[in-house]
Amino acid sequence: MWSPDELLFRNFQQIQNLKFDDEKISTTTSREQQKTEDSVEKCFERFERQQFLNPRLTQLNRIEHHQYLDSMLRTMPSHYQCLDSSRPWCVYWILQSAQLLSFTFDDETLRGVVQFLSNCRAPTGGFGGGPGQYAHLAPTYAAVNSLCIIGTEAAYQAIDRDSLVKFLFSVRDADGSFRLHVDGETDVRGAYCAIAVAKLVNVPERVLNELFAGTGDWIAGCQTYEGGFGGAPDLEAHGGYTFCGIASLALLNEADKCDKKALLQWILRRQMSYEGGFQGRTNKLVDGCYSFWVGATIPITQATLVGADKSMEQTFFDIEALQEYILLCCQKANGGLIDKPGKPQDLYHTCYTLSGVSIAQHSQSAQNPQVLGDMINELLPTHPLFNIPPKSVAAALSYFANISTNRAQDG
Ligand SMILES: CC(C)=CCC/C(C)=C/CC/C(C)=C/COP(=O)(O)OP(=O)(O)O
Ligand SMILES: [Zn+2]
Repeated sequence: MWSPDELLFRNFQQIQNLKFDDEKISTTTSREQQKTEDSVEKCFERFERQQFLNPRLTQLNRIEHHQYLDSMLRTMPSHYQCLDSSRPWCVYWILQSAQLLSFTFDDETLRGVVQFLSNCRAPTGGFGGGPGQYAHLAPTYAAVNSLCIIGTEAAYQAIDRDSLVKFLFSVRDADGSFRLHVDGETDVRGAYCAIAVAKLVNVPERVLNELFAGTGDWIAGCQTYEGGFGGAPDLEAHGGYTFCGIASLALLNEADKCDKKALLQWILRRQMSYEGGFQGRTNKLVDGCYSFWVGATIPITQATLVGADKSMEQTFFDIEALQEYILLCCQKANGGLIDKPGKPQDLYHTCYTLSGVSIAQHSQSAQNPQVLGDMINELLPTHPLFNIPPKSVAAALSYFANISTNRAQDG
């Protein structure tokens, strides 16, 4: 028989999933963390043992990543079926990864991509996740980014700005928040996707003012007591939503609406002291994709503080440790990059690990990239607010600034 106290203690132990040994108490979370550190340690040890025999260990496997992306653009394996409503995302992850690695696809392939994305355009404006699908803000963002990376006349023309703006108004709510699709859920990804595409296609200022009235306040309401942003007010702070929150506020010139210092403190704490990569939220595991979501948030936040504080010109995170984590622990020998050791490669992690490495390399100085290992590891820069090349942002802004002139000339 158990005494009531013993029973209570046993229940508590089970509820908390605690395990006791002589030395320490462990939980599911601490065991997962230990397992991750062990797998990362193996990658670091392999490097220490073999670095002189195999200098490729700190090298970016350019050729393999290139081959992986090229083959994925042409034929996807059957397990990508679950991404049937995210096909513009697959295109974007491939194009963005490829441009970071400085390779382009041939003109015929790119014409095919533009045609495919045009087929994803919905009659209501915006883009769906595939041909014939309803318009949704997330694939709309992916399609517009992809077309701006391609940057040809045909690519720009595949974005019908007038119907796109109509779609954006159709998913806006009176408080300035955005649903991801008509009658869909509201979260800060919606606001970010709407703001990013509207800015990139240079929607005139007076329309922007109407479209995003109240949006900055709604987004600021997503900042939590921890300092990061949740998906919507009162939800847990998370690196992905935090990127959406601060990138949106920065694009709207409304960063002063949030507590920028609390944000910077929260975001800097996401870099893992042993692994060197970032976690997405408090007490969770390192994941390569946060190299971008969290990594880009750091220079964006620092840039919003720089006027007030000169020390903000210096990057505050460990750019070497992040590159080490990605190069040593997140590359697959047969191409593609991953979340953490033991996981399979995928397009999403390939895009956001490479984008994060690019942020780390270029955030200190535009002229003098800080590249870990051989200079062959240098990636092209990415624009931290849109995550496409800075030159593609400039070209799109300029094209769409003259859109009425361009159309008049075409006619
Ligand atoms: C523009 C756009 C669409 C941005 C998306 C931003 C983004 C990555 C949001 C993350 C969403 C989320 C709560 C993931 C948690 O996953 P998890 O619980 O599996 O991961 P975790 O353990 O690392 O938190
Ligand atoms: Zn991930």
